[in-house]
Amino acid sequence: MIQAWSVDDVRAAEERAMAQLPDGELMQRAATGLAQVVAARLPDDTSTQPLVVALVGGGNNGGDALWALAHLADLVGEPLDLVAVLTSEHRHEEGLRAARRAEVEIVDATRGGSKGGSKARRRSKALDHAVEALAVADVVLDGVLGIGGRPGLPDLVTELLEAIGADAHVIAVDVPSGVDPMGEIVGGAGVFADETVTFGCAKPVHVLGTASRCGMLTVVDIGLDLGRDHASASAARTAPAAERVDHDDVAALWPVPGPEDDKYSRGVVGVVAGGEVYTGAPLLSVTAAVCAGAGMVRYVGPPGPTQLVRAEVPEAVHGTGRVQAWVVGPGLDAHPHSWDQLGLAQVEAARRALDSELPCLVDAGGLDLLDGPRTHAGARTLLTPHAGELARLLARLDPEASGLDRERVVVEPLRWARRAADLLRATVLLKGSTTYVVPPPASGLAVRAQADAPAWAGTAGSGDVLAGLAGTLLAAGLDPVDAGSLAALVHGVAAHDANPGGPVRALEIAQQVPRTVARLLARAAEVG
Ligand SMILES: NC(=O)C1=CN([C@@H]2O[C@H](COP(=O)(O)OP(=O)(O)OC[C@H]3O[C@@H](n4cnc5c(N)ncnc54)[C@H](O)[C@@H]3O)[C@@H](O)[C@H]2O)[C@@H](O)CC1
Ligand SMILES: Nc1ncnc2c1ncn2[C@@H]1O[C@H](COP(=O)(O)OP(=O)(O)O)[C@@H](O)[C@H]1O
Ligand SMILES: [K+]
Repeated sequence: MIQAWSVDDVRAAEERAMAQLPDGELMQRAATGLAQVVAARLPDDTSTQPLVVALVGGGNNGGDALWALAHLADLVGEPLDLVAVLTSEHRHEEGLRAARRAEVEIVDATRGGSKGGSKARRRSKALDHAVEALAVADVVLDGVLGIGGRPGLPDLVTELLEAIGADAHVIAVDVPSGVDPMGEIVGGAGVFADETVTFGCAKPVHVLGTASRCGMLTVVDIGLDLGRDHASASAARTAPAAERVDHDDVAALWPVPGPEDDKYSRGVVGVVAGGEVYTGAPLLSVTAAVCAGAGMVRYVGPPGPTQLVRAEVPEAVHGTGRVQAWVVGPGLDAHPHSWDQLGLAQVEAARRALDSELPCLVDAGGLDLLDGPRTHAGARTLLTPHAGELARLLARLDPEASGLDRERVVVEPLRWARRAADLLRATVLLKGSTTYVVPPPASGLAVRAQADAPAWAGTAGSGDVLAGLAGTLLAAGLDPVDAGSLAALVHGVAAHDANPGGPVRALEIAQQVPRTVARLLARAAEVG
């Protein structure tokens, strides 16, 4: 599990550490670790002298970059060209002195030029020089903003970023500048890094939807006590703000049956999905549930899709009966015509599932049946909307979200998923290239974010597969956060495994699940 701590928790941990250490020691640890990574990324070709350019902001992030350049000069035996481009009128004076001592070239990009916006700026010689260096740099260090950064960048920095050559290896110091360190706001101006070197622990930006901006992540140990018990003024044990389940967690979480198990003890999942119009969704959800290893799958639906499921998934049984969890809603028409008896009966079956005390996964049309929290307080509930469905749900139920649209959910996915989780007292799994699993805020549990699927997985019916997969895990007794994040991981990996590097149809994702689960379980045996 990758765990990330909030900026406030990191700052508190830094203070605790600094109280025990000589002045400047933490930054030295950070900068030394950073310099080692940079040294490892220098080109092997020794015919030309490698050029490392650091963009240096006015805070401690800039300090890290300056000290890293200074250490790099010592660390690498070969001659190097080292350039620090200052992007702020504030300076980390100690870092600057160290860089000067190490004969790093200092270019003050803020100097000269006329006042006014960027277009009116008369480019100073220093700025021109910085732009030229960035165009040919082997490695560019982004030390503009760290965890003190707010989303967005000054024009000068944007201009400098645009000058970075296509072949440069861009290393973000701690976080990619311009990107929200808390990972709440996705998109917007900012650095796209090939890799990020962070200090002490991962931050939310590294695991949430902003993770794609960070590239490969290296955590340099600087001796922070996050996640460990510590005796201090703020004695409470800190909890991570965000988590990501990875391949090595599958074995610990996946419900592997033992010799004492039978189909009932493994969990029966009931699927109330589809209708006479949408017949594909039930087939996909039921197939996925069977392939995920449900003890048994019951399908509830009208004759059309029932016939299809009978023909294609002989393992499924039909009609209502005892189950351990329900999947409600894939392909369900929540508002059938008053003359559509079969449609009305299907909505009735869905409502009965929602009114039960059993765990429920609620997807697609099932979401349209929710008017508030489920009647049985404490009944485990996992809602699985995509961004458009979440917008529609909140616009309907939350007066403060009236007019909410898909685009706003995409920019602030966590904010809106949290809101729905709070309003409906349910865990919200928000689907997309990053899938968020957001427990009700009152639970105090960390948000999870998974980004395991290739973009090929974004195909019609793929969500119906995820519903069957996650529903099976709920029926096996997993809580909604584990069921949702594990299902998202396995769904994504199965989409890759089914056809690495190429298109995949939803049914194939479902059919790949047995082998993907076996592979991930075997991997744990190898690692263990
Ligand atoms: N505190 C410590 O002991 C350590 C700090 N470290 C480094 O220090 C960094 C945090 O340093 P700081 O707290 O100085 O913060 P930053 O270096 O992130 O700089 C914040 C400054 O930039 C300004 N700013 C924020 N967003 C802006 C924007 N969008 N446009 C323009 N200006 C903006 C702020 O007003 C503030 O003055 C960490 O990310 C890490 O790199 C590391 O050296 C490890 C040890
Ligand atoms: N760009 C993407 N990259 C990776 N996975 C994606 C991407 N877009 C969508 N997905 C995944 O594909 C599935 C789509 O689900 P959904 O939107 O409900 O489709 P449907 O209703 O057609 O089944 C989700 O699991 C989602 O996380
Ligand atoms: K940075």
